[in-house]
Amino acid sequence: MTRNTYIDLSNVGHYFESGDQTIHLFDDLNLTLNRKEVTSIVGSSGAGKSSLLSLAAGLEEPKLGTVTFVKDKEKVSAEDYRQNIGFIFQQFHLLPEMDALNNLALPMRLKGMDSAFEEAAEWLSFIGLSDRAGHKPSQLSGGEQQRIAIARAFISEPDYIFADEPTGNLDVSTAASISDLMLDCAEETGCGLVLVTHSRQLAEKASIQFELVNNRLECAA
Ligand SMILES: Nc1ncnc2c1ncn2[C@@H]1O[C@H](COP(=O)(O)OP(=O)(O)OP(=O)(O)O)[C@@H](O)[C@H]1O
Repeated sequence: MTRNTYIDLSNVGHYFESGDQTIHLFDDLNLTLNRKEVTSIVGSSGAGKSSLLSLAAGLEEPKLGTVTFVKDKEKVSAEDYRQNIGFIFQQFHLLPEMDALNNLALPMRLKGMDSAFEEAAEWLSFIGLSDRAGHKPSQLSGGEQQRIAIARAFISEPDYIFADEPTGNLDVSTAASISDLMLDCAEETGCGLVLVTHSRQLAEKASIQFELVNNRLECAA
């Protein structure tokens, strides 16, 4: 594979100091996330999955080792790289005062795009929620809110999307359709997708699977 755009974690070690306690997460961790790949990371609660996501997304710096961001073969800073990254969270995080269409259009409006509402309407149709365009999050089910949150993450065509427990608040059948939607969107757009999850069903849909166990990242498939 030609590696033009990727995130490389090399010999990464991370811990938190809280009072006289040290919370040791992992050491000597090596991981390369290539764009256009779907990667899953499972691990027990507290293993450090969300922390690893923050490091890979450049939101935090590791205590040891390096995280390198490469776009089109050029090394870029974490700050610049963050412009190319989207997030999906367990709690959806839609803006409660805005309807579905406005929630979806917002990232593009912030970028000053004239076609923001047109594209938002197209995405609403793609996720099967055109008839809910005028509904606020409180008028939508959890699954519907997460479909919108997924579309909102993909709509600005980032290089990577980091999804932290994206199906954690959903029942089994909604979780399955949400998982399929994320994977379809990733395939359609060529966006790299990094999933942190407790769900083995979701994790197993990824082409590259890891487990964070005993402070190390191990191949899970
Ligand atoms: N800013 C922080 N300061 C101190 N400790 C932290 C901080 N962030 C996380 N931790 C601790 O680091 C450990 C790993 O947390 P993290 O959220 O990364 O785990 P996780 O594997 O995602 O867990 P879960 O599956 O329960 O969400 C936990 O013990 C947590 O309390």
